[in-house]
Amino acid sequence: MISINSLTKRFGDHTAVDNLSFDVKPGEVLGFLGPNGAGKSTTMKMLTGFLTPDGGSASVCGFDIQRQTLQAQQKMGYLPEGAPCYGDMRVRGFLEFIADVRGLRGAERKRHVDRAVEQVELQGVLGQRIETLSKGFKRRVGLAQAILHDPQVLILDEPTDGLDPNQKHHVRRLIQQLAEGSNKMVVVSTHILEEVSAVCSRAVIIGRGRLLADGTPDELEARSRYHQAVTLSLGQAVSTAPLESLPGVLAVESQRDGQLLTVLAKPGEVIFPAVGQVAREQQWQVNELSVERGRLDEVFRTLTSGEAA
Ligand SMILES: Nc1ncnc2c1ncn2[C@@H]1O[C@H](COP(=O)(O)OP(=O)(O)OP(=O)(O)O)[C@@H](O)[C@H]1O
Repeated sequence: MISINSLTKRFGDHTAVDNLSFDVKPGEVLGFLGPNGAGKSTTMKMLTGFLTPDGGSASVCGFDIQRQTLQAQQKMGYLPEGAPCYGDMRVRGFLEFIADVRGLRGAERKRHVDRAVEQVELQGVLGQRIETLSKGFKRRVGLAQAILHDPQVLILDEPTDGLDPNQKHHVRRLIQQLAEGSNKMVVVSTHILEEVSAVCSRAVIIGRGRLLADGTPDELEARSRYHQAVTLSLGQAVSTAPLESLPGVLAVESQRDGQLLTVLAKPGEVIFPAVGQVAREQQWQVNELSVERGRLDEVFRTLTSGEAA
């Protein structure tokens, strides 16, 4: 288990992480979200032992990161933001060096390096110097070093930043596979909200270093004003009055000159059947009728508006 208790970090008079607490349980992939400057990287640096907190504590698999730093770090793989250093090393040499640092020797070292290379598809660039790689490949080298010793806990700071769509998809699948059917824990910071729905079992949203929300993607989507909203794509422009007078309807948003309607539900109301009935009664030509789970981007914006540092 990862346990973060009242973690606090100040830079001068600026409080970057403010009394932050949350846990991550075995098998969970936690999405760690927040606007630029919210304190995500600072939290991850404290959690991995690279930055000393001004207050609070964090532990990983029972090891306190400040008092039992090495034991805690042995349990973790960490992909920091940006690219790996050691730019003049070649990819294979760099990964072998990391394997040495992780205490892997001989056949075991080779097996771990080969597995990581295969998992993030680095076979084509093993002999290349890191500084000559593209941004996406540098990111993949960083990911390979993080997963090299097959750690129980992975801390990934924007792992898909700079990757092309195919690689983004590949890395998301990799993250899911790492957590699936195992007791591993993954914390992944991201700005890409679709990534949260795609890979995370839970999400924590922070702003100005403080916790703003903690829940499953479904729970967070249920906080959206578009939760249970019904969208109608119509063959003609219509009057929205019959929809607005339905008891469970909060509002109707109209686009494309009244041919695309989004009917918002009051909290806790299910309006899909009633909206369908109005469409039939009014004999509207309905091309598409769909219900929304909610919009994570809108929840994120509502929670964090005015929270950017
Ligand atoms: N070494 C430092 N010295 C002074 N201020 C810092 C330092 N590191 C971070 N900060 C400040 O702390 C705040 C949090 O920064 P942090 O990098 O943790 O945010 P973040 O959520 O990771 O942002 P982003 O999404 O842009 O990566 C910012 O205001 C940043 O300027």
